[in-house]
Amino acid sequence: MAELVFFSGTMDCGKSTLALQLDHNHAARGRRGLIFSRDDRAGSDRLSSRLGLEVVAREVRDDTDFWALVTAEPDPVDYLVCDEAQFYSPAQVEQLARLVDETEIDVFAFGITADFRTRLFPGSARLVELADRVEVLQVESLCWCGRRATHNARTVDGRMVVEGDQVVVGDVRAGSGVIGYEVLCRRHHMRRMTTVVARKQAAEDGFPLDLPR
Ligand SMILES: Nc1ncnc2c1ncn2[C@@H]1O[C@H](COP(=O)(O)OP(=O)(O)O)[C@@H](O)[C@H]1O
Ligand SMILES: Cc1cn([C@H]2C[C@H](O)[C@@H](COP(=O)(O)O)O2)c(=O)[nH]c1=O
Repeated sequence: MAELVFFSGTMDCGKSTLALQLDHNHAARGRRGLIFSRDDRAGSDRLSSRLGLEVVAREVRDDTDFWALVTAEPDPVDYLVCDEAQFYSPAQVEQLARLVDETEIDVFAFGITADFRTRLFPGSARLVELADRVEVLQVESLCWCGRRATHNARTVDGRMVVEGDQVVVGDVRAGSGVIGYEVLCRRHHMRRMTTVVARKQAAEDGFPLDLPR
């Protein structure tokens, strides 16, 4: 029985790496898959992992219709790998669910659930509502304090910002003056305490923190 699975976690927890591994394992057994992504950091038509692997992917756009596109394929399709699925529209997620139910194609979707303000992305919300399974990634990314990171903070020069568009493509390692991201535990997300802020506060309190830069 085909499944719609949503593999979810914070930024930088290994979702794209798992997407590539999963594709590799299924393809190795002769299954035919199509790889999709949207606004990957490496650029258009790409699925990239921070471990260095990168493959060509079909870019999902506002007008992408998964149902029309996949059912028009000349050869049978066994599975879809869908990265950065938080950026898909709810209608596109519904097309993916229909493909699972009516054509027995497995859909493996990967994405973050919530934005920098802790609000669900519309595509992720629909995935949580429709998926057969939601799998939280086992590799935990960590807050600077050592707790499991559960939230994505948006930063400029290491300090949290709370205003801005929901979608701004970026990375957890960003240069100065550029929008970046840092994963934090809920406690430190609520307190807006990023690594930079924690280091500064600890120095002022006379207990310097030895945190990696
Ligand atoms: N130099 C490295 N050595 C080992 N593992 C690394 C290295 N760089 C990144 N990683 C792993 O890759 C993960 C990020 O993978 P990636 O697939 O790009 O994440 P995501 O798609 O969830 O943002 C990190 O959590 C870490 O486990
Ligand atoms: C929190 C948050 C993230 N994004 C963007 C930043 C990255 O381009 C992707 C997540 O990619 P990853 O492979 O999971 O690291 O999402 C965003 O646009 N808005 C946000 O609030």
